[in-house]
Amino acid sequence: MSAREFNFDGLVGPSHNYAGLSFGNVASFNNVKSASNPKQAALQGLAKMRALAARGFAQAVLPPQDRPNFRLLRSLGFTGSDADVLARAYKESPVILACAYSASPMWTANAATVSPSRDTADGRVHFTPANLNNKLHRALEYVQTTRALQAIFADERHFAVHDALPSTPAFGDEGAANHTRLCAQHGLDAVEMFVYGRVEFDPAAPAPKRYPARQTLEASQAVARKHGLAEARTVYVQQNPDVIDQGVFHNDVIAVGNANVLFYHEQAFADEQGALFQLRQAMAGVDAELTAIRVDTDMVSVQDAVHSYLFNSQLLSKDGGKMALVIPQECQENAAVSRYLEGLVASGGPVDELVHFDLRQSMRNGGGPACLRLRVALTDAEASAMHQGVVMTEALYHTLVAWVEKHYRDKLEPQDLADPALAVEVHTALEELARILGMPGLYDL
Ligand SMILES: N=C(N)NCCC[C@H](NC(=O)CCC(=O)O)C(=O)O
Repeated sequence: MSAREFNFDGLVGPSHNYAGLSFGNVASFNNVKSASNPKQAALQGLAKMRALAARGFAQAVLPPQDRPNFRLLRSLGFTGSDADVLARAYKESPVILACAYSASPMWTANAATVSPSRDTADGRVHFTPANLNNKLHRALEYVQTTRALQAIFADERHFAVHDALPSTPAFGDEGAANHTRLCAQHGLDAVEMFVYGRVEFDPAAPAPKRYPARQTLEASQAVARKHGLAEARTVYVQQNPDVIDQGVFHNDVIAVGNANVLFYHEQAFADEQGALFQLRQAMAGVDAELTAIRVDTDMVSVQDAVHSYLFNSQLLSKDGGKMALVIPQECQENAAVSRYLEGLVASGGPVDELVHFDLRQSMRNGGGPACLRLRVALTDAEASAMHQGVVMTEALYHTLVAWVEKHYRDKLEPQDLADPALAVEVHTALEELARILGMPGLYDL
């Protein structure tokens, strides 16, 4: 059966700010406490969605989450009226207030792991929202993510939205950022590759020393079990702990796959040859042949990859069989990376086009084009069964741009999070958004 890959991009929320909350993510740390521009951030994301939809790629949007997270603040002992809660949190722990205000759900590659119906035992599309338990500001995202996915993929004949895994370090789960589906084409049998950073129950397994490994093997295995994936078509690969220590906090910062192509850095995996061998063997079982595009360290260093986000790109299949690589403009500003990319498109290989976007607002928090999207491959029947209000059209684009222009600030500094007016503005904006998207119960406001 034919299927199309929808990209669900996160709509950047009105409280987008730089709080330095992600230890191990160098951009987040380097830009801590600088002023953000939520309006520009949302418009940059929408421009990407619009341009890709206009090119004929299936594009949809996932809504931002309710912020500040008063439930979190109150559960940590900040009491009184909403204004009291904000004032006390700002005074006693501005970092906790920043966590409650984070717009991090914009990076929907971390929203969930998705297995298309072709891969699962019961023939439904399966979703497991990621618990993101490595970071406080992300650890409660799954609550609203689950709610949004259940609203969009409500039809249980086609979709299964699971609970997140237990929120404990043994099951650290960061979703699709560490998951790639390889196949001859979407809609055909595929191999699902899970990339993990450490093994909880094997203390002898290699692990990073400086920065945390956010994804465990045990979490990946649990997701595969819940989704009913066939063992022969599931591959687990360990990320190279040394690159985690250089700022590669998710696999999608150092590798991206699409159809039968895996585009990756030489140092991405703990055992490169072993990983390729496993993939080739599993893919032979689904009549697909792996095309591995390996980028050598002497062409692009790990540091250049982390700063330019070369691999945090979207690799999109075009009609006619070639692929476009959707990159952040930082790739063109990096001499080694832009030289490499020129050679890549001239090589006659699968990638024959570069599409670049200015996503600077998101990039400054460590989120490139691939972080901003969740891939959901759907058959035509499944695509018509999902909620249609989130599908990106020219009309929705213009409505959302007007909504952003009306509600978003163009500057947020750390002290602005203490302003009780901001919380009211965000709530007003989200109430209107739920109406725009036709999802009345989306927020519990
Ligand atoms: N690679 C993928 N798929 N996603 C990128 C996520 C970036 C996110 N940054 C942040 O959460 C920074 C927030 C701050 O510091 O204010 C993170 O580290 O989890």
